[in-house]
Amino acid sequence: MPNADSVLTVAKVGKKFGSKTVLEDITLEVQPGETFGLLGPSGSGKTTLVKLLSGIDQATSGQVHVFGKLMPQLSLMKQIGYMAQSDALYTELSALENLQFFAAIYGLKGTKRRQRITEVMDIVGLSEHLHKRVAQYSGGMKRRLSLAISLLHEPPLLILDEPTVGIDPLLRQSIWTELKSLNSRGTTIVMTTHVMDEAEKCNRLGMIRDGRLLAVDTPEALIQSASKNSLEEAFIYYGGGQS
Ligand SMILES: Nc1ncnc2c1ncn2[C@@H]1O[C@H](COP(=O)(O)OP(=O)(O)OP(=O)(O)O)[C@@H](O)[C@H]1O
Repeated sequence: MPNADSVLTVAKVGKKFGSKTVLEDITLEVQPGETFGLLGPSGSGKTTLVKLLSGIDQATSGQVHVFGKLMPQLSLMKQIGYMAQSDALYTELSALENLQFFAAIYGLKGTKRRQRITEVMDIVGLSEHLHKRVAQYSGGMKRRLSLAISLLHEPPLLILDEPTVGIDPLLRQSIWTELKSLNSRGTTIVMTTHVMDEAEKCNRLGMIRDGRLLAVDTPEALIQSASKNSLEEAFIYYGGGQS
């Protein structure tokens, strides 16, 4: 049974693609209001894991529960904001039309819809580009629009796959300010990242290598238990040869 206090409970989860094992024996809990980071080398399984957490894909073995419900679960869609690594946007439409489309899926209507669209575009610094076609957006702008869409319906759980890749440092800082503010108001955040200063902002981190969760702890405790001086060194220790 999932822990009633947890937002997310992952129990002995495995994932195979054909005969290839990509995740093995992952057990993890995320508590309400946490910012939880998944850190690991390229190809270690982070994206695969967050897809299982958001219900986009299904585990081969074990169970994922979100808000006490077994995933995947369509009824939880309104409670999860998911930002994928590759942008799922309609490039022939304007940003506004994209936002209106996703708002409709989440059941946002009328004034509330207009208000949320204004708010999320402000958060990601794209207010001036609301009417531009997404085909004319840069890569970073598309990432920001994807983030805005994941925030539209004010979900209590945000699952973000490398949310700030391709976003300049200044805007990244303002997005983090917003994420921390959402977090302080109770939003639980799970994200994958390669960026060390972002990982340090997480309350806890899970270190993944070759589809296995090697360690889960606060950034400080991970640095200490690897007997290193920085998170970067600890990451190399957990992600590489452990020497
Ligand atoms: N649909 C799929 N079919 C077969 N193999 C897959 C599939 N999706 C992912 N994989 C494999 O699973 C492994 C883990 O991939 P995943 O994208 O989860 O890693 P990641 O840690 O997110 O990497 P990155 O940091 O580069 O995004 C890789 O070896 C990848 O090739």
